[in-house]
Amino acid sequence: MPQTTKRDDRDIVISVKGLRNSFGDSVVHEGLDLEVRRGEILGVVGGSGTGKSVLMRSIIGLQRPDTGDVTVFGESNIDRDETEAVEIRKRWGVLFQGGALFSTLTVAENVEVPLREFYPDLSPALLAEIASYKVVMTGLPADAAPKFPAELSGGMKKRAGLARALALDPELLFLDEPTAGLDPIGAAAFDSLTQSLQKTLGLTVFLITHDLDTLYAICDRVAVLADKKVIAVGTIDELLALDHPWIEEYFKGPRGRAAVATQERHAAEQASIKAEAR
Ligand SMILES: Nc1ncnc2c1ncn2[C@@H]1O[C@H](COP(=O)(O)OP(=O)(O)OP(=O)(O)O)[C@@H](O)[C@H]1O
Repeated sequence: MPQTTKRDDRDIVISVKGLRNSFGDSVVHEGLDLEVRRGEILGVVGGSGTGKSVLMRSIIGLQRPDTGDVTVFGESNIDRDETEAVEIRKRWGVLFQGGALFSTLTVAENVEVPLREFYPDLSPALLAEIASYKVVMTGLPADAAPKFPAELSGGMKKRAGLARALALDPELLFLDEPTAGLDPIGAAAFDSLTQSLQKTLGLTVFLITHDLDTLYAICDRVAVLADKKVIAVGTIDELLALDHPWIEEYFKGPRGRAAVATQERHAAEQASIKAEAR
């Protein structure tokens, strides 16, 4: 795997080494290595079933690997006791595929779930105040807080899931296909939200996506999963320079070209807005 200059260990928020995961006879990962740097948005791509979600689950401790080491915030997942595990879990937030909201709870109550879990002594008034702050922070109208997930559009559900992921003021955010199922305008709006939250809150973001527009618009680097491992990590330009057939096909196929065109159009619009403002 191409690696650029050596970095200080404190810059590495997630380090995965020699990861192996299997289900019965089916080996999903073998010798997988990956590093995620502080403050970056790392896009994770790969064909369907290449193990992107399993990788995320291994990092957040929901999937016990056969072998390998996963270190988050410098703490290894091997022999981590429950107290340490809880302290580390507080420092990340996760938006699972599809939002994974509790359908019988309101948006605000969904956001309160991790707060209640990790801070059981918070008063109901403070819980409600934090929840409404998070709801508004993700661009939802304040009146979305008392609504149930079934009353929300797909895009609003994603934002509600994001509000829950941000409940504990995490440093690290995991997003599993956040724009899947959104129309292009909703997806672009969600990308902008992710990027502005990342900048404002100084987040590190691990972002699984099939959305080429998202990769071009907001990812600092992209990790490519294939052949049971991360075959390359870098900026899109660095990946294209590798001359790998899957990467070529992925980024230079019709959808890749459309994503580049969207990016160029967006850049031209931004330039003309800036020029008009002068
Ligand atoms: N709990 C499980 N039990 C058995 N097999 C599993 C389990 N979880 C995942 N798998 C298998 O592991 C492989 C990788 O799954 P994973 O969901 O990580 O893929 P993915 O890259 O995220 O796919 P997609 O892009 O379609 O979401 C798949 O073959 C899947 O069927």
